[in-house]
Amino acid sequence: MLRVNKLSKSFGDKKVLDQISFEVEKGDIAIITGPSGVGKTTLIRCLSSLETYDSGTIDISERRSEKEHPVGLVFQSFNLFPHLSSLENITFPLIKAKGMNKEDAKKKALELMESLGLTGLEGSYPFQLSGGQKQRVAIARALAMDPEYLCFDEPTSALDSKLRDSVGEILREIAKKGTGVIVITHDREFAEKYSTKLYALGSELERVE
Ligand SMILES: Nc1ncnc2c1ncn2[C@@H]1O[C@H](COP(=O)(O)OP(=O)(O)OP(=O)(O)O)[C@@H](O)[C@H]1O
Repeated sequence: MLRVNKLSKSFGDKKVLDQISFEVEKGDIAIITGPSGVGKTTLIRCLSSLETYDSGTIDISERRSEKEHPVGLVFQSFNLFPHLSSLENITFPLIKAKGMNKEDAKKKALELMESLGLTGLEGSYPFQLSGGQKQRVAIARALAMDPEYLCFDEPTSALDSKLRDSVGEILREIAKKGTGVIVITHDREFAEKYSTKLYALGSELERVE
């Protein structure tokens, strides 16, 4: 379980997160909605160790290992390396950050690409991919790191309704395999359809269902 307890964060005088508490279990799809500027991105950046916080705790019980970053993040703008092919975007962190050998990294990346319907696009560069394809490469890259929990920043913002549902199905597949999924979105309809736990972030975080 990932347990966030009384997490607070300010930027200068501006308090962005004020004693936020919630829990996510592996297999959950926890979706957090809320108006612009309320701190959603800040919250998932704290969860994925990209941002420090001032007080409170983020605990992960039953961790598989003591690796440094058990919580991954799929960025809203995907943050793919523009000079690397799809395949290399996925293998690069495996080789550089995980120390995996090239052959094993390639095997793992190809399996993930196949599971996400990306076969045939191994040699394509980000500028040659559609928004949905870039997103799936970013998801494959994040999943390759075997996160115990995976956060998504506005995963439906650039997509039409058919692709929104395909992202929802991907989230369900990821959760079914035992990864805890945490999503922030403005898309209330998507949130209601795909969440197993739905929250609204305002001055407090409230459980909606
Ligand atoms: N690095 C930073 N330095 C200073 N202020 C920041 C920083 N990052 C975020 N903020 C401020 O914190 C507040 C919350 O930002 P955040 O991006 O977390 O909100 P959000 O709910 O994700 O908004 P949106 O839905 O528009 O993306 C905003 O007022 C923002 O300007």
